[in-house]
Amino acid sequence: MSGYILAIDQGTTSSRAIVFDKDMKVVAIGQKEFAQHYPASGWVEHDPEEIWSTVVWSVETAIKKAGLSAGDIAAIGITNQRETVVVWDRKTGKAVHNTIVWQDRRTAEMCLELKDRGLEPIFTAKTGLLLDPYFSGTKIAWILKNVEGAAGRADGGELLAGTIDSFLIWRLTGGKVHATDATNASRTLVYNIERNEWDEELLGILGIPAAMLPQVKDCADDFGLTDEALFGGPIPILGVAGDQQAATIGQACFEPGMMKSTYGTGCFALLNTGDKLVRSQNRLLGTIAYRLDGKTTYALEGSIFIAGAAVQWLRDGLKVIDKAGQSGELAAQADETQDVYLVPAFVGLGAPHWDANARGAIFGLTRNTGPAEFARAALEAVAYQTHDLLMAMHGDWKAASSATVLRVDGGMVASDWTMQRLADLLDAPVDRPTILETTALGAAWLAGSRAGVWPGQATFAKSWALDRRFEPAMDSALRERKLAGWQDAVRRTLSA
Ligand SMILES: Nc1ncnc2c1ncn2[C@@H]1O[C@H](COP(=O)(O)OP(=O)(O)O)[C@@H](O)[C@H]1O
Ligand SMILES: O=P(O)(O)OC[C@H](O)CO
Repeated sequence: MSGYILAIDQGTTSSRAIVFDKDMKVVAIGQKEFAQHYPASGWVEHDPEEIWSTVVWSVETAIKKAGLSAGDIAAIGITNQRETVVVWDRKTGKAVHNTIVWQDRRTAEMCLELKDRGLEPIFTAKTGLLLDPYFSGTKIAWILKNVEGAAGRADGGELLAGTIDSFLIWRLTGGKVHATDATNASRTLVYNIERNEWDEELLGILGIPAAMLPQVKDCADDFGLTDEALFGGPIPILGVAGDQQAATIGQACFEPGMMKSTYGTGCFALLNTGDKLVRSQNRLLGTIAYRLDGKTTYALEGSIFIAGAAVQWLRDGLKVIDKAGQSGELAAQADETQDVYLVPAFVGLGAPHWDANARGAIFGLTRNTGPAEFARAALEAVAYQTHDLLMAMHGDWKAASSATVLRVDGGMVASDWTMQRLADLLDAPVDRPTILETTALGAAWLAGSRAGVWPGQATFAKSWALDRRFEPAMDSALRERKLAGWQDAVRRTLSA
């Protein structure tokens, strides 16, 4: 037995490993959740050792469940929560601080100072991004500034930095390879996405030594061999992409104008813009969709920080449901005459508002409001925010007309109620594929095609299959009223 591909999907709330066979079918999954740490308001951290141990556990479990051994795995593909940073000691492999997660807002002040110095246009011109605490650069700068001795040790070459993929590659290869891929690099705020290189000027502004950073490779490339001692034999790592880009690949959005939206902890819509970097006029991001054989394909991205996380809040905070899967059922019981809006700015608002200081708010409560209306408001917030992103995208990219079909994936799309509401509020069809593990599939395709086990791009694209299309069915007057109510709620939530 051989020719299996293993995808590691290191997400915000859990680590997953999935074994695929040579026909691209899922054979076995290992998955483990890990703790979220909130040390201060707006701060979010993970323990890097827990990230590492859950990844190793997931890989071992998936291989064991599949009845395989390391020698049967032709290649590993890695995909990961993006922007989240780790700074670690080159000798010991130990992190000097918890990971600072993409949702973390602690560098809001730092971003404001940089903006006040008039530096945002330089960052945007070179990276396609904005000066928001979301991105990795200011998080690395924060660690260097706030961990005792870190800046000096970084200057002396003792410390390495990177996104989660690079930390995993370092650990998996037994400290032999410090590398990342172009998509992860494109989220750091210090990578020039047109020249495809770390940017000395931006690194200088943030005080990050270039020597700390990983080598940037194509998404399908040679990222080294796993240490033999880990899984009972060496396995080549041949694919890497940030999770939203991996989902774009897994959804086969290879043509300009194709778009996917992933509903996990947050929601991220990526529109393929081909070999052209589109400069957004609507505060969307320009980013790298993938880089294959040295050729860069770009995307326009809309990033929403809270999607499924609002469902977790219903479950863990409000305790109105026991399981995420109950949210749609509860929302369906809500009273349609109550206009209750939740603006889930728990960690500020992302695109197109980029308001790091906004915090969540609820509007329209009456004495009749109960759990069902809260559940509906949480799920509808995801649809409203997607609507705002698509409006912004339409402004930047005329081809993204209402004719464009949205391909969706992520944990939330299991909810039929939410997907129907999404189609209703977008007034556009929503396509859910048969394979919902599109993020892992994208990473597996990068590794599998590089290993020569899986087909090339065109054949892979043809294998995409529809599970269900959700057609819009909401009365247009109701839709308009609801959208106007949402816009009003957002306006009242913004911090300035
Ligand atoms: N049936 C469901 N209905 C609504 N939300 C769901 C459902 N199942 C899972 N979720 C939400 O989806 C998210 C998990 O999705 P996943 O794609 O695994 O996220 P991540 O990669 O960010 O960890 C959780 O926030 C969870 O609350
Ligand atoms: O872990 P996810 O799936 O919520 O994805 C997180 C994103 O990569 C953040 O940019």
